[in-house]
Amino acid sequence: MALDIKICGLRTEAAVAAAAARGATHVGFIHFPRSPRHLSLDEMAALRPAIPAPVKLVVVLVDPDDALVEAVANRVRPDILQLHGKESPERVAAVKALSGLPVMKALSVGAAADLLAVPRYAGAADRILLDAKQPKGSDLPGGNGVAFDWDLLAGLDPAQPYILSGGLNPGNVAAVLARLEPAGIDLSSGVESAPGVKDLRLIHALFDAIGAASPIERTVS
Ligand SMILES: O=C(O)c1ccccc1N[C@@H]1O[C@H](COP(=O)(O)O)[C@@H](O)[C@H]1O
Repeated sequence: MALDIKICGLRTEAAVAAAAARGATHVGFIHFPRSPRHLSLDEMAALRPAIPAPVKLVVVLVDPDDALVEAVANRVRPDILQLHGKESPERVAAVKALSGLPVMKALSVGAAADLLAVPRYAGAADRILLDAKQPKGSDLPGGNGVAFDWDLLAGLDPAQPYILSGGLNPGNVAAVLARLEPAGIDLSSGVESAPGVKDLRLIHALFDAIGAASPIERTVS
């Protein structure tokens, strides 16, 4: 099965081009003013033409209201919305209906019990993304470069596809792919030289590591 690879928090044409050229299937733009990766709607719309087909654009929102969902859908025209806040399954379904877009719902994992939420969201969301919990002292619900205990995934229904996120980087991605079978991986701070600053060498190192990985047979599309 092909592995989806999403590089998130991109802010420049050069970073979009590098990620796309090396095999990213998805690129992510963050709209969350507290994030060092935040882009305004105008900035996202301006960067959108730099994304070559068939790479998909994911816009990340945190507990957006209806007006923001509509504005992003109409002005930025993403392929997918990622909800990275405390949205309920009902709110996920409402955002999907309002935007007319597929929705990826991020769920935070810190203990086995957190995975009990997955079946409740799986009916409403098109994709489930599993990320670490927000660390104490952090102002951000994601993009903290922190991994959760991947052993907890043993408690997940093996038939449930998930995107793995949180603390992935060029140094650990091969170990992840040797051990787990996510439908995709998603990373942001692991390919940055400073918060919000993507490092093209780290993007290349990431794809080199993915290409060199793989006891579990995979295709990087
Ligand atoms: O990256 C951010 O600033 C961010 C802000 C608000 C919500 C989500 C955010 N990022 C998401 O966090 C995960 C993992 O990030 P990391 O690789 O651990 O740095 C990823 O899904 C991003 O989309």
